[in-house]
Amino acid sequence: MQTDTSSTQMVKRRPGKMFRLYSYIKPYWLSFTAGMLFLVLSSLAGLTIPYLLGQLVDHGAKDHLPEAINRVGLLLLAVLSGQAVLSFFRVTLFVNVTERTLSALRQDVYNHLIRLPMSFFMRRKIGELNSHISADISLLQETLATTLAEFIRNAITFAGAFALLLTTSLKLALFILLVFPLILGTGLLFGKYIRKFSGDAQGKIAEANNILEETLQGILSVKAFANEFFEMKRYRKKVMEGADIGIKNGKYKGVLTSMLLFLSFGAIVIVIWKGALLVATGEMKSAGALISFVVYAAFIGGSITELAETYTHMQKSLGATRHLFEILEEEPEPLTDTAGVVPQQVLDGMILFNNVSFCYPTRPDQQVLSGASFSVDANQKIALVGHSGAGKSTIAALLLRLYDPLNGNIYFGGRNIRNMSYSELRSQIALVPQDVFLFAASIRDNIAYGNPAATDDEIIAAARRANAWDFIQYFHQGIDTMVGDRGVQLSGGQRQRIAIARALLKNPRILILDEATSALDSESELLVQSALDHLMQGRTSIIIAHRLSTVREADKIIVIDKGKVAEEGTHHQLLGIEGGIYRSLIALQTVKEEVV
Ligand SMILES: Nc1ncnc2c1ncn2[C@@H]1O[C@H](COP(=O)(O)OP(=O)(O)OP(=O)(O)O)[C@@H](O)[C@H]1O
Repeated sequence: MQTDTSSTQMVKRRPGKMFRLYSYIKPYWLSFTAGMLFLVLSSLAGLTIPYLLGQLVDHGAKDHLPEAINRVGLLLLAVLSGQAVLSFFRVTLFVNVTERTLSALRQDVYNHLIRLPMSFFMRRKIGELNSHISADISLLQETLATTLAEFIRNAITFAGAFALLLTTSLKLALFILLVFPLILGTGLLFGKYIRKFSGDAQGKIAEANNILEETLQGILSVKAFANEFFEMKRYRKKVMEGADIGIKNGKYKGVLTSMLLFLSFGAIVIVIWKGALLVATGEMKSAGALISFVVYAAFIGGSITELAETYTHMQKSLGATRHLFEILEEEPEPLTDTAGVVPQQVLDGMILFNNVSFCYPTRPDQQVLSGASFSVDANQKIALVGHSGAGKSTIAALLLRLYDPLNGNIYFGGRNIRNMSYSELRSQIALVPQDVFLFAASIRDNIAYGNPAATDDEIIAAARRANAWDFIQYFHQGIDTMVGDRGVQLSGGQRQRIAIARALLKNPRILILDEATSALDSESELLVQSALDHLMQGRTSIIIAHRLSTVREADKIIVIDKGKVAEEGTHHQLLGIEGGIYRSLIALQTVKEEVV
């Protein structure tokens, strides 16, 4: 139902979107107009060629002096050269405008996309979004640089050639008017079928590409489950489906090509035959006129086909602009480029969660938090515990204002989160996630992500405090070592220590730690734990705890259950609650550890 409404709105807003594309070209209108001028001139120059060819034949036929023939020949050479020069300027000007226009559009789309709220990224598949944007932009690029010009050139050729045909021989022109729509009709009819099939084939290929992308990203899981042959079969099925449709498509293409060849050559034969009759009866003045006529007719035939093709291409491009502008119409988060926060914006570290209710926009009927309340004092160390799926990470997401609560409020030092700017808030909170994401860059760049302005000394100091310096030095290239795609060339514990160094460099007022120590061996765990202890000093820390042994020291443990705060207190206080959740979680963990 929702989709219906939005698509109707989309159709209604379409003219606005075309106008937006125009607004991107506008700064370069002078170059664009000059390009257009060159285009018109070169198209007009092209129109004189058939006439001159006719002249050439007539001079030859009438036994004229070679000088007269050479003069026409030279004139033709001049026209051809003029056309070549004009086309050169036309192409370079259009390419220039296109490149500038599209680089502005590319940047706008990226700048907009990166500021969109998390709810947008929950709705859309990242791979799809990525391929959509690059495909749409290349389509636009081709349209602006080539297709649009080709369309206009063909329109001029068509109109000019037709007007000249009428003046050469009205009878033959009308005859052509009967033959050409037949060719065009056949082309359009088959073209429609072919497009439908190639669309289906592309769909299957896109599905196959999805498998390719997914399995390469999850190559570890594929191998670990020995599912290579399963994936090969899955991929083969989609590829073969695409190929089958392509083969069916090929048959239609074959029929179309042979029919078009037959009809277009047939048309030339018929025109010459009819023209020869007209020359013989003296209704057409010379063989040269017939030659001009035939070439003009060929121009018309060619331009009709090109017009149809370029028109379809431009339609596709309009569709592409629609996708792009739909993204640009999404409401971004109002972010500001924060070089630093002003003193009155510095958080004091106190947090109050007041009766907060929340559900994810993608699952509006599943209440994740329902009236959760708790408070954190400045520089306290708080642990959030609870069953898996209880809503602990959701609380972290709300603290970062990745989403707003549905009901209730969150306060930082008495200020409502809704009245704080995203950038001001996020620049003072650091998140060390469970699944650390590293960029495919050097260790230095990855640590500096916490503060891009940091000096090498500061980066090294952060690495030392995060217990990462030892292993960094162990690498031949030290801090310049590349970490590989998503950081795969580092161990889990090393990745975590890089993330901790990154957070140290950010020097946040509030730290959110999605604990993942369970993935590490005891030695790594010790190193990471001591790095974390450094990190937590002197700031408010919220630990999303998965291993209860690590939260004993917390100032307060908050137990989340069924979207609410079920228990709250220190380790000892909570252990004392008869039949309490924390107590049962501890008991479970102890059993687990004993089994292990
Ligand atoms: N992006 C999302 N969209 C929709 N639902 C989500 C999303 N993220 C989490 N959920 C749902 O919200 C609930 C709370 O998830 P959350 O990640 O906060 O739990 P958690 O307590 O951190 O769990 P764990 O200890 O397993 O990490 C779960 O039922 C989960 O399925």
